[in-house]
Amino acid sequence: MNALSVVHLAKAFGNVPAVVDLSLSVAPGETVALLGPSGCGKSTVLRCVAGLERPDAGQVCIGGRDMTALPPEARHVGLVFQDYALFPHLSVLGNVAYGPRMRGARRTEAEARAREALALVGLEALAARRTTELSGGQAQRVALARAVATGSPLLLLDEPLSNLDEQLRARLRADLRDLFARLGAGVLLVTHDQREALAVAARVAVMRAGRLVQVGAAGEVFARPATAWVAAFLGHANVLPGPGGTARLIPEDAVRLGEGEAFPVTARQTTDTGTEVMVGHPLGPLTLHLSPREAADICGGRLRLTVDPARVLTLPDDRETA
Ligand SMILES: Nc1ncnc2c1ncn2[C@@H]1O[C@H](COP(=O)(O)OP(=O)(O)OP(=O)(O)O)[C@@H](O)[C@H]1O
Repeated sequence: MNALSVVHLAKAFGNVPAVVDLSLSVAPGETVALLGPSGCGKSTVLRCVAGLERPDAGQVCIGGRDMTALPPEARHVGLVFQDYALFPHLSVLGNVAYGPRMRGARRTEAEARAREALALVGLEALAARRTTELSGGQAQRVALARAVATGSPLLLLDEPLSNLDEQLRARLRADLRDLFARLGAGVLLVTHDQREALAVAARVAVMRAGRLVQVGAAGEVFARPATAWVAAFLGHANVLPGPGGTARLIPEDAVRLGEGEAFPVTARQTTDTGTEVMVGHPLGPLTLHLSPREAADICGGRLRLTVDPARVLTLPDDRETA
């Protein structure tokens, strides 16, 4: 039985179709990332699942039960939203114990569950602290612990690592993956950050303008994007226009440096990890990230390279539509 099944979900705001005929499921113990650019409808899906928004059509089943008509409090899901409102008048422990208390747990039992959840996010030492005295990263982890402590079979996370600096995000990404692996709950995670999705989720669902455009294993979707738009959105640097409405995706590992013909370097820019260059190639202008050693191979404004044709993917070019 799925932790979550969303079937033919639709939601419009006036004449803005925010979600269009979307179906998606999350198995128990599985983490699925709903990934897409700003405004594509990710949060609306999550809000419909949580019961905070009423869908125009479709069905939301949680743990096998049709919850479409039920209010949020009857759905028993753990929520972590961008604006993870913590109760300022309660301690960290009080915030995390609140969910179990509301579901009828005795105080000692609720606090034991809360301590367990705080230990999972590494904050047991801050149990007595007021939530107004936390850093952004700590507050975010309290919000996570609060969702975990509900013991819900389904966790919904909307950009749980936004508002944090890059270093902390990177650390928490790894923490989240471990945490989810231990929980056994289904997790639906909304993000516009493809690295976050790939790092945390086993499966990703890519959304564009209210619709799912590709669903699959995270590594597989990245290695084999269904269309040029998906490839570019996932951060592939070389998605070049091809003949007859197609595009060519040249993955980084298709390019071998230091061998073959020398092509002209047409632009060059220093980045934090090395050098980014544009190379004039018969397939089109290639953008390449070079290590300092590779950059030293640029000779007379030219760089020797080969492109393995077997690794070049031809995709439908859908970048202009929708
Ligand atoms: N309450 C609302 N009233 C009117 N329009 C809304 C409302 N909520 C969302 N929308 C519109 O619906 C579309 C989808 O919004 P949604 O917040 O679901 O996108 P998102 O992918 O989560 O974006 P972001 O990554 O920026 O949070 C957008 O065009 C948005 O402007």
